[in-house]
Amino acid sequence: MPPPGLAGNLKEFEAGGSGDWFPSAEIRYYTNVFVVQDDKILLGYKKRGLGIHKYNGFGGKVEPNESTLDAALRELKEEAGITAPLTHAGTLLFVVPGEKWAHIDIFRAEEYTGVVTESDEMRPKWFDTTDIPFDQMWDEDRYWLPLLLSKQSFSGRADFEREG
Ligand SMILES: Nc1nc2c([nH]c(=O)n2[C@H]2C[C@H](O)[C@@H](COP(=O)(O)OP(=O)(O)OP(=O)(O)O)O2)c(=O)[nH]1
Repeated sequence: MPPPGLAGNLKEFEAGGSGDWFPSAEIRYYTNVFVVQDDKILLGYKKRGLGIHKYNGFGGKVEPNESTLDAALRELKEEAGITAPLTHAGTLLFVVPGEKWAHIDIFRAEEYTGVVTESDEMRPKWFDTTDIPFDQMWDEDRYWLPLLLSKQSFSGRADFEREG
């Protein structure tokens, strides 16, 4: 399956990739939710697991037989203690050699219900949208988070080299 949102001649991709692209692999599905209110954005400091010690939206793996939207709502509740009407903002594909590809559906919310609460996994914190801590986030977030903030739909792919 070609990466969603990437139109055009995908013959190379369907053939398994070549040249500078890593070959295709099994895909794992994730979600990520950003709550934006006026000039503030809610991020979570990841306390354990993938992306530890980085700020990110709230999210995780989509479980079998669960829709992406249901997974996003579940993770937002588990990790930040809140519920929110979600709008799909964009889709990203992250590729690391030797690992399953990560397909991430990103959602935006402009209101929420409940009380923002720290969880075992995330410590929530509000930031000014003009002062987002990109140096403490995943490297490529700086490219697409501005699109989420300006409500422009996006799709993209990032190829990482293995750390070290
Ligand atoms: N912003 C951003 N988020 C990313 C990147 N790569 C990546 O996996 N993520 C997100 C997707 C998920 O929201 C989160 C990783 O999910 P997770 O491993 O914590 O999943 P989980 O909560 O189901 O984990 P667990 O309960 O099994 O520990 O990190 C990236 O490059 N940028």
